Amino acid sequence: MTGENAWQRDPALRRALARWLPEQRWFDGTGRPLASVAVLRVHAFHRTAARLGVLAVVATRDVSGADAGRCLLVLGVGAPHAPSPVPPLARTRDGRPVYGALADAELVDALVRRIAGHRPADGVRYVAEPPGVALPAAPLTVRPLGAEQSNTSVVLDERYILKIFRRPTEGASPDLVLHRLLRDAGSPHVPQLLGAIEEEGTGATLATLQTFLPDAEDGWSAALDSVRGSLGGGPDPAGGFTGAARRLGGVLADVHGTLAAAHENTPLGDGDCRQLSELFRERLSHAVGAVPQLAAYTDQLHSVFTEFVSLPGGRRPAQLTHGDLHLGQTLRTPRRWLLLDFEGEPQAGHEERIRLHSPMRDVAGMLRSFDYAAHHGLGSPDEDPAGHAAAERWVRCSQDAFLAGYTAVAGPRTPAESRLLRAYVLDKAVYEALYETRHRPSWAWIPLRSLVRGLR
Ligand SMILES: Nc1ncnc2c1ncn2[C@@H]1O[C@H](COP(=O)(O)OP(=O)(O)O)[C@@H](O)[C@H]1O
Ligand SMILES: O=P(O)(O)O[C@H]1O[C@H](CO)[C@@H](O[C@H]2O[C@H](CO)[C@@H](O)[C@H](O)[C@H]2O)[C@H](O)[C@H]1O
Repeated sequence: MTGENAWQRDPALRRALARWLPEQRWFDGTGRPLASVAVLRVHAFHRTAARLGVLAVVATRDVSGADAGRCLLVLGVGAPHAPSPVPPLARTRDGRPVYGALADAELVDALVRRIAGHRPADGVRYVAEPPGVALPAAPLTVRPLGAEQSNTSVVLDERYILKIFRRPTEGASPDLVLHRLLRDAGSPHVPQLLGAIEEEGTGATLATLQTFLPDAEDGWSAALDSVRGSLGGGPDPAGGFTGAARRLGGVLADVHGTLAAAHENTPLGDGDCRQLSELFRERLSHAVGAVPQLAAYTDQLHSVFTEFVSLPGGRRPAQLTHGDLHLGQTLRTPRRWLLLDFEGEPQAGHEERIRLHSPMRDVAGMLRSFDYAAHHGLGSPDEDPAGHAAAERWVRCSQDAFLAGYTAVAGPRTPAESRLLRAYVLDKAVYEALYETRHRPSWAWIPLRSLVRGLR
């Protein structure tokens, strides 16, 4: 690995990184300051007289000394090759600027060229897949995606998208594993996976390359348009979204079918049900620490989180799932829906992300997301009762249509699955209450309000 020691021994560079990282939305979104950054590994991928490109894995600590996680940086050193100025985030000891390399077309192109050529470098594998896939040979235009994300993506020639995994973990990311599985099974419901960047030794996924769908809008924006349309009245309370929601339900059921077949079903027997119940309760007690409003509901939530364990019907399939499904993880083109980002919850550890679950988990994620889409633009129910009533109608119509589309493909839910679905919906609302309290406190009322309603 290149220059590792020089970077590790450079305290000014590490201090500059500690100042810069909290400003990055993908870092943790809270802006809390860092006390220190340790450079763990540096992998060079491009070297010319003018500039160096590196992938660097760093470990961070916050001001209380607690571990604030590891993250992946893509850095350029030297003069950036970019149309507009790229401000340096630090300088090396010999005064050369260090900058975010995703703004540098030559360096992004160098990463893609390594993938296309299967050219490993400095402890990293660059893989084009499936075998024989044709990737562009000419230099690419590069555009940052600009979405509010947990990771960072750049669009290449409006045809490809390179996603940098900001929080690499030991072992392959579930996003890469599930994309491979769905592609190899011929699923039409995900963008085509074309390549990956993987760290040798740890096996961590550092990046993926996929086809970019230029005619797609994300499902969240599509739902918001429909909500706006429906608030003005009209015959369809779901503002024309009913058909789309039904089709989305069918797509999710089809993806679940493919994942279940590709990864042999593991029965979630009674013992595992107990573990799942424990998991729900642990997640709740973790959230109560940061969201004190949850304390008043813990007894009722505990009942919901245990009642499915003893239900007759015994075995419910546990399988690979999306793990963090919401409208922002879907793409809608004029012809179809696609699902994205199979990474699981960004705040969960690797073990939790690869855990098998009932497919009801993803169904619950979408039901919650319809509720978000309808309510996030509203004021309080007292200020705007008509708006809230219209929002409720939109949610009901969209949720019913989505469930009908799911059931039409997957078959009807058993009573046990219905109970499990309720538990997953409330667990998701607990997760969201914690997520919003940390990231977007002005949205925390949305999951809290529906949690209270869901317990009635
Ligand atoms: N293949 C694609 N085609 C078009 N847009 C995409 C594609 N992949 C991702 N996007 C857009 O990028 C956003 C973030 O992608 P995602 O994989 O969910 O990253 P993150 O893990 O950072 O949330 C999506 O919400 C979507 O708008
Ligand atoms: O997309 P990510 O993998 O970063 O997921 C995280 O952020 C999401 C929000 O940005 C969050 O989703 C929540 O907000 C959505 C609206 O923005 C809403 O549709 C979802 O229902 C709600 O959960 C997601 O939970 C979080 O993990």
